[in-house]
Amino acid sequence: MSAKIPVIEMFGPTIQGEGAVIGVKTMFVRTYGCDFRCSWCDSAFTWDGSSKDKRVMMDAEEIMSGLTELGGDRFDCVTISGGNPALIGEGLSELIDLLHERGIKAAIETQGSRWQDWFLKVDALTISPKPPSSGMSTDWEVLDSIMERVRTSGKGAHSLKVVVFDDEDYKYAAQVHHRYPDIPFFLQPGNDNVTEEGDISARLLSKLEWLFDKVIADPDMNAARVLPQLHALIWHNKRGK
Ligand SMILES: C[S@@+](CC[C@H](N)C(=O)[O-])C[C@H]1O[C@@H](n2cnc3c(N)ncnc32)[C@H](O)[C@@H]1O
Ligand SMILES: Nc1nc2[nH]cc(C(=O)O)c2c(=O)[nH]1
Ligand code: SF4
Ligand SMILES: [Mg+2]
Repeated sequence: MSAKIPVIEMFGPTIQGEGAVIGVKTMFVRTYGCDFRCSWCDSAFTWDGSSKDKRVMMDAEEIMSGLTELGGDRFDCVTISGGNPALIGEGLSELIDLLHERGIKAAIETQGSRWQDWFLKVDALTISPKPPSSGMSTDWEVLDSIMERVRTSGKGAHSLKVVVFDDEDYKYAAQVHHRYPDIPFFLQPGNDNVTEEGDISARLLSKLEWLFDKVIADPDMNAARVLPQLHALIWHNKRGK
């Protein structure tokens, strides 16, 4: 029980700002490294080399101690994001088991490019395939297989979340929703300036209104849910929130 995980930051307790578990109080563990390079990534420091010296290799017990030091007894959920946590096998499997032993739920943010067996024991698995504006392409065979395995064997809840910047992304989102009609589906407006300082809420809200209007007018989106990045409305582009 000591596989190491590359960790770039831990923070919290904070409020989950996105998707199916929005509003839940949670700690965050952010892993280092991503197999994607999204043009608008709000966490590019996990892969662009700018923070590589801050990456720490930690095992599950060390992460648990770090989280307890930060959050005391003020949390019962830990969200593991990145980067792509699905690049990591044994270490995260052990961390999820340890969280469960302590009665803590595990939530995951990943893009659906890689499978890990530990997906099946995650309490809230968010799969976020990337639309055209990211510059990335979707391997539909891999995504199909992930969605099928979590749908048939997953112990926890799972959902899809697509970030939308423009009309082309919206079409892509509709394609994802249509392909997996039984999976809870979330749309999230993109933040098109992740380095702007100060209050960005007005910009984000106008993007949200644009997306609301599209969904309201579209019979193919009757079952979709549209949510902002709640934390970005409150804490803007601040890191560790
Ligand atoms: C930073 S990613 C890390 C987890 C994983 N790599 C992924 O992309 O799902 C976490 C979430 O933030 C979203 N995200 C990243 N940059 C964003 C932006 N500029 N605006 C809105 N959402 C963004 C991603 O689409 C993903 O749903
Ligand atoms: N508060 C808060 N909620 C989040 N939901 C997903 C996040 C992520 O970066 O994966 C995130 C984040 O960074 N902060
Ligand atoms: S997949 Fe996630 S972490 Fe990786 S570049 Fe895209 S948004 Fe960033
Ligand atoms: Mg974030």
